[in-house]
Amino acid sequence: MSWDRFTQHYLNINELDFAIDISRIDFGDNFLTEMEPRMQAAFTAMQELEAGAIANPDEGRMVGHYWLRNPALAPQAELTAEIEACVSKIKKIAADVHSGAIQGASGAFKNLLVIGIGGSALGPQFVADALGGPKTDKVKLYFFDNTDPNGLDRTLDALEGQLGETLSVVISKSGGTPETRNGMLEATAAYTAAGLDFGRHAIAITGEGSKLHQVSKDNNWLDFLPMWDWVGGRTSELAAVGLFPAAIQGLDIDRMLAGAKAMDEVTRSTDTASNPAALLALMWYFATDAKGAKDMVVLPYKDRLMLFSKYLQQLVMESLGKELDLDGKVVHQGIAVYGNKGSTDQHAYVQQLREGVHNFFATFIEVLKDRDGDSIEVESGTTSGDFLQGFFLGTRDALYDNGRQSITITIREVTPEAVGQLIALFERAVGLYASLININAYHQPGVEAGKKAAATVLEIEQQVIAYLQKHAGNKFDAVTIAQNLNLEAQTELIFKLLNRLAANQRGLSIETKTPIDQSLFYSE
Ligand SMILES: O=P(O)(O)OC[C@H]1O[C@](O)(CO)[C@@H](O)[C@@H]1O
Repeated sequence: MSWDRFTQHYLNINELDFAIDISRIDFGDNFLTEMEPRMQAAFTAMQELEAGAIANPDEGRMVGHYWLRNPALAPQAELTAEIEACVSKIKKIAADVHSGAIQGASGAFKNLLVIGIGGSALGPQFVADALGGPKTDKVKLYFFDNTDPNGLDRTLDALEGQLGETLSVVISKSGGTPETRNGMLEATAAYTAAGLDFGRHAIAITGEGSKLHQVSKDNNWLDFLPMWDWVGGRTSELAAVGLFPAAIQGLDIDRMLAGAKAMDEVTRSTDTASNPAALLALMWYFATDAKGAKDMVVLPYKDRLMLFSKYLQQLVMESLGKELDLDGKVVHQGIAVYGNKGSTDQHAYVQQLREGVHNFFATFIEVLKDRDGDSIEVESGTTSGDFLQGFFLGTRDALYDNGRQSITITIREVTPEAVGQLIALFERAVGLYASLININAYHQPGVEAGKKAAATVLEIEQQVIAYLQKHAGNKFDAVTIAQNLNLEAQTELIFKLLNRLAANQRGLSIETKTPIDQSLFYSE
């Protein structure tokens, strides 16, 4: 990379200890100028959104995650007051948990079990891993983020004998997400089996008046924190969803909020050249031909940022992955995101990045500070951190030499401020990019299709179970059951259901296994 191009496209923001380098995306001299009118239109749309416009027309709601870190910006005084009251309440509960003023049945809370999924888990998981550690955590975090029974058991095994000192927080904006509901019921059963009252150990974070809110009231849970309809799940890390687990863990939530607020101020600028979120959005536009033609590989060279790509996967893909644009035209937009951490990934998939199918651009995240304290020399004059940087710079060059482009984001250290900044940066970049490609970043109609289909599966399973119970002592194949239930079109589905019921001894065993479509199931 020539020094001239690098300096031309390297934006250093001193007061944030942050820099972004877009010089290794090969846009030409006119690209930024040509895009400027569209970028200005995106800034205007963002200003309207921040001022409280109904920026999510499908769901008829405002999009206000920027107010969370600067409550004075909220369009109504009541919202400002609600945001501030929520943060104060979080701090008060955290202080009471840490002092032992709020306790479990067996003593002060040592653990926090976070029950949530998607935006109600990914942010808390990322932040807990980025900023926590065994020496500093005041409370240890565990997660139920799925409805996988074995996964739930593994977490419960880790908490065995400790539930009386474990606070649980059930997080669901809608308050009706099945995986989270199941997690709550499984946790309740585990507390009950340990002779404990779940409600005495539980807090809800959800929309006021939701099913979950009602459950928490009916069962006298310890407390409730609000999730507002103007905060989307995937942008809720700096609402109670993320702030509560972080505060309980002992992280400095004021510093996270301050970092996000500072990044918001910088990315609110309508001067494209000095706005890192605008530059990111423009690079996505260029690198993916404005249609997701290339995937985004996120490569932080720091273990603490390993979960950032998972967090970004939802933020970017759920926001941008849309069939229709704002004019109702079929566009099939999106950018696929994956990644893990360097240099670990060099020993996994970087081979393909360097030489294989050219379907990605990389986003490197460089962290300047190696560690607290001194490092030993692993070779004469060389530390482990020198190696890490060597692998980062070497890989970046090796990719670029082979035509693989990249963006580099540099931070000094993984601090609460830096984490807040990164979250705010990508939230804003997603919003601006959505404007550039004319889509609604704030709804997720596609997820609903899968949820509806799952509900149908569960209904058919109930019919199958009822049929088997009625005909206990008989043998069946899937074809016969489907015919008898008038569900011939669902024969494959019924076969899959029978297989799993048999594997879990749900009143069914498999008599013969081949050929598959004629397997016989014995109803016990
Ligand atoms: O917080 P909730 O309402 O339980 O939703 C969890 C996740 O489910 C989704 O709605 C997708 O199904 C995400 O957008 C959201 O983060």
